[in-house]
Order: sequence, then C-alpha cells, then structure tokens
Amino acid sequence: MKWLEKYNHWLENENIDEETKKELRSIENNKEEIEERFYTDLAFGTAGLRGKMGAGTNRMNKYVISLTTQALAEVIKEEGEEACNKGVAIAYDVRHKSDEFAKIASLVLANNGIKVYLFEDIRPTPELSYAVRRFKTQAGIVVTASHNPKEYNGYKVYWKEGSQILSDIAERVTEKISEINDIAGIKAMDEKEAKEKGLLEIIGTDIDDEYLSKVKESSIRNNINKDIKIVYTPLNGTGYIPVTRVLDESGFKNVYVVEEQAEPDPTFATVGYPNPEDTKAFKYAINLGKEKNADILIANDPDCDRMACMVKDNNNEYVSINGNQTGAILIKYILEGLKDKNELPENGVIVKSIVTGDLGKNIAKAFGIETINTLTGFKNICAKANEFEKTGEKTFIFGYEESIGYVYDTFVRDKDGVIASMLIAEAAAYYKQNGKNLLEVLEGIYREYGYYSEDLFSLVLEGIEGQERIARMMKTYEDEYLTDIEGAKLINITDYENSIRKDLLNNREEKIEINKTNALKYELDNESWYAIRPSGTEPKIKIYIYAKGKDKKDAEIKVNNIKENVLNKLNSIE
Ligand SMILES: O=P(O)(O)OC[C@H]1O[C@H](O)[C@H](O)[C@@H](O)[C@@H]1O
Repeated sequence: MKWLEKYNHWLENENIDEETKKELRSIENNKEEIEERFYTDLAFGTAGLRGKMGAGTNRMNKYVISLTTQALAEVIKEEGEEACNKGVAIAYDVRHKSDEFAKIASLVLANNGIKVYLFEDIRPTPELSYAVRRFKTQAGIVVTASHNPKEYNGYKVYWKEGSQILSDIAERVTEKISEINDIAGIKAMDEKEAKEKGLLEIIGTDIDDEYLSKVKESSIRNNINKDIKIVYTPLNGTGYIPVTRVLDESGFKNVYVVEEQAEPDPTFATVGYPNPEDTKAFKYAINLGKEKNADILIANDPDCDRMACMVKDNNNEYVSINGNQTGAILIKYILEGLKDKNELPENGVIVKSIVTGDLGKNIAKAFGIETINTLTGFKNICAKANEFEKTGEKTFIFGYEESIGYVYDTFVRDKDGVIASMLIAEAAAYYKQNGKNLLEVLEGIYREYGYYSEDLFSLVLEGIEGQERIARMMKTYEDEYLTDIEGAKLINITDYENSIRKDLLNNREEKIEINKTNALKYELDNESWYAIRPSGTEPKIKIYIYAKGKDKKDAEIKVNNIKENVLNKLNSIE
C-alpha cells in the first residue's frame, strides 16, 4: 500500500479511534507530513523501535505498540507453552504515553495467554534487563526513547538472556507484523481479568532492592574514603531513586541532586535535548557544582542506561570527559582493582564497538586482558556476554561504547547508568585519596599509553529527504573517499556493508568476520582513523574520528584536519 492509501485506510478503519482520526484529518492538506507518517513502518534499529509520537505507521502510537506486541506474542507462542508461561517483563520511562504504551503491551500479551510482569512505575532500562534474568522470562520490553528529544518514544525488546534482541528475533517479529492485516484490530485483555487470571503481575520494590544490592556488590573498592562531593542529575528521567540510593547506601554522603531535574518531566523543560553526551545537558549541574564545590558531576539519560561525567579541574572549572575517556578511566580503575584483589580473570575480556576508540583496549592489554569489537549497539556487546556464558571460553568483565554506555559484570545485560554512576563515583573517590582528580588520572593514562584525541560529529538530516541524503552520502563517499588528508595517506578501508577490508599499501583485499552493517572505516598512515555510519536511533549521519599523537596538541590537530576535510566532502554531497 502506498502512503496516501495507508493514510486513507486509517481514516476509514472503524477500529481507529476518533481522536487519532481527528489528528490525521488535521494534516489532510499537508502532503509532506502525510508522506512522512505513512511512507514506511517503524522498524527495529540499533535499539528497538524509535520514532516520533503521533498517528501513522512511521510513528509511535498505541496501534504500532499493539501491532508490534502482537507480533512479539506470536514469536513467543512459536517458542512453545513454556515460553508463554515464562512470560515477559515490562518497564517504562518518564515520557508522554510511556505508561499507557506499557499497559497496552501488557494486556495484548495477556490476551495471548502470555504472563506479564509489569513494573508499578517508571524504572531504569537496566533494571528491566535484571528483571528478565531474575524472573527467567522469555522476553522483556522497555517503553522508552532513551536519550532522544521529547517528541520521541520507543520500544526496546529483550530476549531471555536479558539482552536486547538481535536481528534473528527482530526479523521474526517483523515477519509476524507483515502477516497481521488490521493494525487496529488487535485485542487486549481487560486489566482486571488479566490480574485475576494471574497473567498480569505488578512488580516493584522487591526487585529494586535485589537489583540495587547486586549493583552495590559490584563495587570494586569498598574501603575507600567516600567524602568526595558529587552533583547528580537524572535529567528528569528514571535515575533519581536508584542512583541516589546506590550512592547513599554505598557510603557517598555528599551527593547533591539538581532539584529542577530530579522529578520526572516528559518535556525535559530545563534540559532540552536530554542526552548527557551533549555537555549542554550539564548546565544546571555545573551551576550546582560550583555552588557546592563538587569534585564531579554525574548525569544519566532519561532511561538511565547512559552515564556522563564532568570533572572539576585545578582552576575550579568543570571539564567534560567523553565516552572513550570515561571508558578508559573505568577500565583502569576496574582492572587495577581486580588485580589488587587477585580477582582478575585470566580469560577476561573487554567488549567495545567498532567505532569506540582504542585507548581502552591498550590499557586492557597492559593487564593481559583482550578486547573484542562488535557492531554498534549494546545488544551486540552483551551478546558476547551471553556467548561466553554458554561456552565458558572467556569471562566478560566490562563492556562500553563511545556513546557513554557501560556495563560491568553480567547480572545486567545492557548498558547500565546505575552501575556506571557508582563506579565513576568510586573511581573519583579512590584516585582523590591518591591525590589525583579524574583529569589527572586521564593525563597519566595518556602519558603511559599515548595521546589520543577524538571527535564525534553528526549531521542531523530529518525526514524522508534527510534519510535519502544520508544514503547518498554513504554511497558517494564509498566511491569518492579522500585518499590524502593534509599529507596523511589513506592505507586501509573497511567496508562493513560488504565485509571487506582493503589494504591499499599492498593492494590486497580480505574478508572480515563481523556481521554486516552500513559503516565505512578509513585508516591513515599517521595513526589516525575515522568511520562514517548512519545512526540507527536518530536521523543523523555520524562521523567518528580518532588520532594518536606525540602530544595532546598533535593528536588534536590530526583530528581537526580529518574533521574539516570529511565535513567538506560530506557537505558537498547533495
Ligand atoms: O549510533 P546509533 O545507531 O544512534 O546508536 C547510538 C547508541 O544508541 C543506543 O544507546 C544503543 O544502545 C547504543 O549501543 C548505541 O551506541
């Protein structure tokens, strides 16, 4: 069906409610908007479904939620009766309609005879991962758009190991979606009936207590002076209770929460874009930090799976440390700590993505710990934890990405902003006790492992046009890549879509052993590289740049040269 037909079909469908039809009628003269909403269906990306809220097949709304949940139910039913009895755990974040969507998903599953464990109120995404493992459910769902702008919502799906589904299950769900004829004809059970039949169980504080004690148990060094001053902001998301509890219960008594951002707010009024990857999200935290003279500022994104940190420098200014730098500090802190306790596993592994920098890998190497690369997406990182659990071949220690996601240990199989907040607080306290702030620790890392610099920039290109331009940029760049950047020669190209690595120096091509994805990586002969890929969660093309230099300045110059040249090239592609 074409987009206009689909639009009319929604208007004519007697199962679509009046409110939705009213919204659709209000755009009847706006062809572009109709096309945007109906030209495609929301699809599983880096982290589940994600889209703007509103009426349409390319939007997040109760019909898309019901449809996807019914399809998921079909897949679970295919797994057999036991899978249905094991059921599905469901959590949701603070966004508009997240609670309503979570309820709808619960009752659609119940109507299929599938048991549901629904959290009583908002919870962090990592706690859902914990709950899936704890209740041994077949699957899990979190209704969240993570760090996206307020207009968005999303739907993350987990499988029985507690990590987000990979393409095998996502494809089965998508197939089932295509077999359902009427998007608005999906049945949900009455809530009271679902409870009476034991198909809907509300979960809450008991699981919080268990999950938080597991987090506290994962502390690396307990007997340290925890007097440091911390400013914390959950950015009006789900992190407030769990993170303040964990910090308090593990002995951090000087924690100051940004009051305006403590309570849930689906409009993120004081933040704007609720992504702590963007330093602007720290505006309020910096003010409070200065007032309290805090050592570090910690922020989580609204579903509390990400964590970002700023550190007070010796001039009392706050300096942000990015995902790669935070990852490097945490790796050093964790591995040193485990080594001191004699708990460093011999077959231990760090897992990161192909677009995460190499600094963490080099630190791990110095501890005899291997680093493995996966595709972008924490589901891929945690798939390694699942694999090692089965094979016993290696021990998953820590997973991280440049996009400020971290997990330590394996009781949670997703990135975890609660664990990460506790560990960065601990690291700051421990190193302070040894006379260093985290910036000085980082400087020490650079001295030891080399000066690394990096930049991640994105071009935001929205809508159908944006998507098409991103596709053109990828395609054109693949053919017209830069062979020389300010004297640095291109030596290797990795084309992840075609699984090929081209060695330009020796004129050789080799197959690479990693799943296919739309990404290109270019390595230069001056210890720098960059990668380009379309985001799978936001309307963006992302460019990751990394360089190692003889000093900080040298590394930064290399990064800037790449940035300028690649940006020019990409901007020239219409
Ligand atoms: O670069 P994107 O496809 O937008 O993904 C950015 C990030 O999105 C989510 O947070 C995923 O869990 C991460 O694993 C991923 O790195």
